[in-house]
Amino acid sequence: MSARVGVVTFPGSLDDRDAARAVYLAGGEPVALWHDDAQIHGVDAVFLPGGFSYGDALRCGAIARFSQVMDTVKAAAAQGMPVLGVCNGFQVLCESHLLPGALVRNAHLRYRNRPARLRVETTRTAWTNAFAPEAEIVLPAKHGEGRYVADEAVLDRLEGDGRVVFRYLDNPNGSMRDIAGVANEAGNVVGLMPHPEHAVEALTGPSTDGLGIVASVLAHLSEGASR
Ligand SMILES: NC(=O)CC[C@H](N)C(=O)O
Repeated sequence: MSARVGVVTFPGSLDDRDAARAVYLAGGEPVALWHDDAQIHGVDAVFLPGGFSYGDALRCGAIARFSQVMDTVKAAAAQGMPVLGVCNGFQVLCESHLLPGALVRNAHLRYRNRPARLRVETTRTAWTNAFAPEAEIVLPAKHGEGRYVADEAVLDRLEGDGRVVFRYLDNPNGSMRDIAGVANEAGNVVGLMPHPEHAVEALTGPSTDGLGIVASVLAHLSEGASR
């Protein structure tokens, strides 16, 4: 049986359909979750997609943090369920304190929409285990508030613990230490700014590297199931 990956839709989500399609193309079963769902319907993993949840009111992700579904996602993450946040989903994970740091206005103050070159810095997470060590990948980036910031002590700890998961090779937004994605301590919760769900088909490009993210979680889940 294929693993069930829940994709959350908040008011203002944009990339939920593409996220569901990426799950499907990688061999998983996408399950639609709604922002005010009080439960997550027995899914094995959760994908928080990109977009403009609640119109980016106050700050990106600041309102979504208080949605009902996030209470359940937080509880499930604490139990080890894999959770991925992409772009606005990453912002929601930081606002929810499931990941450290914050995503603020791009340094150049412009919305940036172009493919980003990244290095996969660790394969020891639920969402990156299928990549070759230090793989260089290309995923589309499109955001206005993607500059990753944290205080130096937090950044040093992330580096030391191997929790910087993705690093920009051509930093598009001024993120500190070129950080594009980070993980929690257990490695089950990962957030990244560029969009794996928009890089799943050779026909439309810019790569099919995004499939590796979903393939990783499916491998992680089937390993857990066979243990
Ligand atoms: N593509 C997205 O998810 C955009 C996230 C957020 N609304 C921003 O502009 O930074």
